Amino acid sequence: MRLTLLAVGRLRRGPEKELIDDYLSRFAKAGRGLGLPAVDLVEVEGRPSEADALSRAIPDGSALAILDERGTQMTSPDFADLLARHRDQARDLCLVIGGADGLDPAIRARADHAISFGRMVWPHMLARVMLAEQLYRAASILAGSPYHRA
Ligand SMILES: C[S@@+](CC[C@H](N)C(=O)[O-])C[C@H]1O[C@@H](n2cnc3c(N)ncnc32)[C@H](O)[C@@H]1O
Repeated sequence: MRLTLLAVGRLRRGPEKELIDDYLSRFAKAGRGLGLPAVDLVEVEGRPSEADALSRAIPDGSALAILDERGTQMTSPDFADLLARHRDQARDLCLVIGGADGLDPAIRARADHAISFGRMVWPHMLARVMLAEQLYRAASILAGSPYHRA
């Protein structure tokens, strides 16, 4: 299984990048014993067309999960199950976060899953931090570690 986090724009040094790097490296460590791969972070430039850049960067054969406020509001254990299902079926998964204009309808139309962090719209960088944290939380849930307490 390959796990890709695809996002528009290059992340510069700063508190969001530190958090994302920290959660993704924790995820990589926790995932090792669970058969989950490290996340491959792919950043694309949105010019001239965000939709084209994203479409080209989605790995062939990957299931596509878009992050979208209109999507399904999942619990953290639901998200952990989604990852575990893809792992167990050896199916690649690509998680996509849109840029300032959101995700193009063509990308929405081909999504296998649409995941919402609530009905409010979050800034791109916060959505990235939240997704990185949820990946680590999902690995902790699958590992039965006490990080997730609900
Ligand atoms: C600044 S938002 C884009 C807002 C855009 N104006 C729109 O209306 O779709 C950037 C990206 O963050 C992600 N995002 C923002 N809020 C979200 C939410 N509540 N749930 C899931 N993803 C979200 C989405 O991938 C979105 O494309």
